[in-house]
Amino acid sequence: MTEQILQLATDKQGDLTLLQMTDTHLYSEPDGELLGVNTRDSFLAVMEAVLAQSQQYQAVLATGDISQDHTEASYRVFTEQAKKLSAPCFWLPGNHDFQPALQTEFAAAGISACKHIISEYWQLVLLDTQVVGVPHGQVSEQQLGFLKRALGQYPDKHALVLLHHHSVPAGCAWLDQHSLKNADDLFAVLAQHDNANTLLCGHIHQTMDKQYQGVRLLATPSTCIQFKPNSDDFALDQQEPGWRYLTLKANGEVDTQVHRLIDAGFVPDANATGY
Ligand SMILES: Nc1ncnc2c1ncn2[C@@H]1O[C@@H]2COP(=O)(O)O[C@H]2[C@H]1O
Ligand SMILES: [Fe+2]
Repeated sequence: MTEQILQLATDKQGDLTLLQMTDTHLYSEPDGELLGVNTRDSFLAVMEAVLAQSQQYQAVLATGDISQDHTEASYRVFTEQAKKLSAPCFWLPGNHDFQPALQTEFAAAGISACKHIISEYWQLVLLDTQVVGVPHGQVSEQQLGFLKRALGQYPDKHALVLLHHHSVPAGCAWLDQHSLKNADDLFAVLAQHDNANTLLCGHIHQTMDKQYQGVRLLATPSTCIQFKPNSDDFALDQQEPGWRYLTLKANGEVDTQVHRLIDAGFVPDANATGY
């Protein structure tokens, strides 16, 4: 099987710059709320902040849980906003996504379904780790094969591998039961390819930046509610919605920053016990 490969130009410095927005949890209804936060309003506020920034990005990455209610209309909320961004958008599914509706709406908006993107010094591989109907993730044999082929095909390019689920414990027991179940299989593939040095995910609604088996693991706040770090029981954080910029440098280094809204008031119900 041959997968589609899309090519992106670098900027003048030879860098590939990216914007990641994750876990938007959108509803078809304008008043849809997740634990006291209107997810459409928080996403629109993030979009407004991004559009007001002068930051450059050559691709936008949506790393799953785009919808909370499985409707085509909820995905349309995302695509209507993505049109305003100055770069092409790419996506992968999260545990909450309903891929038939996601694919229909994103294709209708002209958003590529391509999962393998190459640039002069880097390649991006977007994995589907969804196990339909449950919150945890799994990399299928088919997806592992795709990753192996991609890494083997371009051994001279550094690789950023994207997936929804976190592959090592985040430090929240309630959330860590919903991680990537066969992370060892993923790390075994990465270990065979020394060009694969960074994993980028969503799902944990908090920032992560740690090293594991020679791989840098990054996770990014949601554009809606935030989970409280280092809490064994379900707990929400009072931090504001966020997003991430990445600069993939020719030498393999990744410069990255998380941004958050400031005093925007998207604070969830402190007494919520789950959803
Ligand atoms: N109280 C809870 N205990 C365990 N899991 C939960 C709880 N509340 C929600 N979840 C699940 O944990 C998931 C973590 O992030 P998601 O947005 O993928 O969706 C969440 C739910 O599926
Ligand atoms: Fe998730």
